[in-house]
Amino acid sequence: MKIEKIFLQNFLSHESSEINFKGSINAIVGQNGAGKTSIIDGIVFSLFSESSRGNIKNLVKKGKSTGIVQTEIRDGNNLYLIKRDIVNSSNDFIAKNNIGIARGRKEVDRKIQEILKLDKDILLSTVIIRQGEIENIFKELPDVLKKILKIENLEKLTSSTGPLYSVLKEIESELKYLENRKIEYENKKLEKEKLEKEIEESKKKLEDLKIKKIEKEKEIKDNSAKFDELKRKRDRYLELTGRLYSLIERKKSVEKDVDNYDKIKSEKEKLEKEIEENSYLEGGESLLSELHELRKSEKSLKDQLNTLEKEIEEYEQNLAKKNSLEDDAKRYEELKERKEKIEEAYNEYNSLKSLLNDKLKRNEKIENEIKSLGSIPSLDNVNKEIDNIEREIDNLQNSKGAIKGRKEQLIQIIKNLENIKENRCPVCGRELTEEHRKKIKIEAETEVKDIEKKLSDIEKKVEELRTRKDELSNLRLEIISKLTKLRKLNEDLTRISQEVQDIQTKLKELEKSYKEYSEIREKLTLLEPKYKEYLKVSNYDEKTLEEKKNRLSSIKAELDDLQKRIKGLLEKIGDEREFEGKLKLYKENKNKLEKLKEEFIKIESEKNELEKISKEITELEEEIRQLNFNEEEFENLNKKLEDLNNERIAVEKEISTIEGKINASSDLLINLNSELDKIMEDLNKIPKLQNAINRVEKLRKILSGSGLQNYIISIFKSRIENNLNDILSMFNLSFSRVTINFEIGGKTQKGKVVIKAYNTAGNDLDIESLSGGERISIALALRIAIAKSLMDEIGFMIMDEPTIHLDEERKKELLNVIKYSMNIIPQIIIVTHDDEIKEISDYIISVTKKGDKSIVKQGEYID
Ligand SMILES: Nc1ncnc2c1ncn2[C@@H]1O[C@H](COP(=O)(O)OP(=O)(O)OP(=O)(O)O)[C@@H](O)[C@H]1O
Repeated sequence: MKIEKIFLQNFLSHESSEINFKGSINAIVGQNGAGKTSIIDGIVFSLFSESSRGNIKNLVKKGKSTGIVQTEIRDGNNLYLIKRDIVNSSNDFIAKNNIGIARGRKEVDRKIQEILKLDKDILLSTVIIRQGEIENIFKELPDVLKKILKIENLEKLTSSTGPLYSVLKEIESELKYLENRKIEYENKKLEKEKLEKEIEESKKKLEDLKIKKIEKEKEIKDNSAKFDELKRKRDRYLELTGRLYSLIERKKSVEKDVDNYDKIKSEKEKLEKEIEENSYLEGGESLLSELHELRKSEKSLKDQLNTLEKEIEEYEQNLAKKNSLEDDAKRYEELKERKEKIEEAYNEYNSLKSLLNDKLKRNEKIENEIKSLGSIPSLDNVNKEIDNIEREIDNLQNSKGAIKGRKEQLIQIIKNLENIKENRCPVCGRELTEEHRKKIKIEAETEVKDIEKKLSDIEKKVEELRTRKDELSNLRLEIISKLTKLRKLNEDLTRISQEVQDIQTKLKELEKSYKEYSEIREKLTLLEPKYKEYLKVSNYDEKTLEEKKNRLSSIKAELDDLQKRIKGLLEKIGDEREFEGKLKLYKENKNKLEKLKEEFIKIESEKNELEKISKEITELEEEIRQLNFNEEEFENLNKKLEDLNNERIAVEKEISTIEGKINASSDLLINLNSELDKIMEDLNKIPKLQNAINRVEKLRKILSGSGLQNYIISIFKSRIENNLNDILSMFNLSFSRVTINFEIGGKTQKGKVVIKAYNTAGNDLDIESLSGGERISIALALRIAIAKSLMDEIGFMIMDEPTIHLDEERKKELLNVIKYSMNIIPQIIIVTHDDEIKEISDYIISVTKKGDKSIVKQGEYID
């Protein structure tokens, strides 16, 4: 097995480093703190998920949240890829030839142990040599050997909780169980004999019952034939007696009818006579209905007559009223016609009247408005005054300009006086003394002040004039507006006065029609009630009245005719009530007679039937007598048969119960037999088990003693010892030989290793007495010696700074050992500072550090 590749991501000082291991000896080189040991830590973490730096989280590169280590290991044709996530253990993963075989930290750990075959402790004590731990092998050797040789398993095998002990316990308890089975066998045997006896008895009883059943069946068969015969007789008997009973009943009813024969006959004849005598009533119903019809018509005619008479009376009254109102109505219509004719003139008169009122009111309003304007000032006077003011302002402005000019002159003189250089007066041209200058300045300044006062007075005056001018301008505008309004009002007044005159002329023309219209309206009001009365009766006329009277005469004639017909009918019927009574009775009698006739015919046929019934009764009675049926005999036989059947059923039940019992017992017997066979089979095992106990106890005794363990270890020990001495012979040490002695220890006692070195003089030295370098040489040789014996299972060795405490001489020797180891160990990975080791390596992996980041360079492959 070899480590082919490791990839470190955010692992300690490595941010992202991929390291390939090639050839036999791989040297990892670099300065202190470059990140060399970190690579070994990566291998250990990926194999055992163990941190060499305390808490597992310390492995994560500072500043990162988690790190990953991915290792590839080859075992023959199989390539294993192990991936570890430092923080998220559930991401751990292992694949074999690219196929995932486990996930999650625990599962991956288990799988790796399975692949490496050796556990972590053995590997860390032998082929993985951490910095400064090379000598640990001396104290770990007993445990390592125990583990390598699986002696621990031997101890476990023989302990009181071990498998051999439990096998023994199992066999003993099996034997105990079989002792109980023996007793069980005897009990079952007794049970079986009892059961066989019971089955025998049941079978005998069954035979007796079967015979009894046959006897019962025979008896049932014999009685059944007899019963069938009696049953037939009984059915016939019941049929005959039934018929006889109904015949007797019929005979009784016929005899009753025949007894009434004479009574019915005389009743019938009496009724026939009575009907004959009243035969005149035949057809009386139609006479009565005709009479009723005529009476209805008579009533209706009388009603019509009454109504018509009233109508005629009323009609005559209304016609008279119409005639009396006719003149007034005519007058009313004429007036109305005239009124409609002059209505237009009347309406025009009214509207002109109201128009005239409106116009007069408007006139009055305008006159008031003119009055409200009052007296208006003269526009010419105001215009003249404005012109005067404007002129005055112009004059004032002119004098203001002249004064302002003088003021500027004076100001210039004052300025010049101040700035003057020569002594010459700028005003008069004379020599300018200081006094003169002062005087001129005072005079000029006084005049400027006067001018300013004058200017201010002028300004004030102009202001007053302007105010007055504005007032006058406003007044002028007011006068103009009033004058305009007055002119308009006067125009309106003239126009409306003309219109009033025109309306008044028109009104005069229309006044006559207006008066006539008013008079007609009054007259119409007086005549209106009469006219309304007239309108109500205006439709009445003489012709209609005549027609009504004619109709009255024809109804009277019709009524007369009807009454004659009624009289004729009454003469035929006589008293109407009496006639109706007789008619009712006549009809009843006829119905009665019909029924009597039917009954009479029936009784006549029954008379013949009576004879036949009597004969039949006699024949039936004879047949019943001859049948000679006895109900009691039938009942007894029936009862007997029922009892016999019940007895048979009881026997059958008993048979099936016993048969069921025999079957169940037989099944039980079969089971018992097979159980007995099984128990017998078990009992046959007893001698074999006793034999086994003896053998297991013997084995346990052999295995539990320290003899075997010592023997196994002694064989292995001599192999290691020989290897060790072979390897040590390559060191130039002053020992002729090194021996190893083991004390295995027990379950509670830890084992001990005693290593002694013999010098050439034959004296032995304890390992503790040797120098540090010598101890390291022996420790390394011992590890290689053990590795040699394990190389079937493991193919690599990792060393972190193995030469660290060795002198030059020893170092050289160690190099020889390492070189020699190449023959034993296919792959050696060494972290070193040693140039000599570099020289013997065939693949150099150099690690440097840039900032806080390890950089790996590789590939100096020495072929
Ligand atoms: N979690 C971490 N993150 C980043 N860097 C770390 C972390 N833990 C340790 N280091 C640094 O990693 C560097 C590498 O340590 P490592 O033991 O691999 O060095 P080395 O090359 O074996 O040195 P030496 O020859 O001295 O043994 C050290 O400088 C150490 O301080």
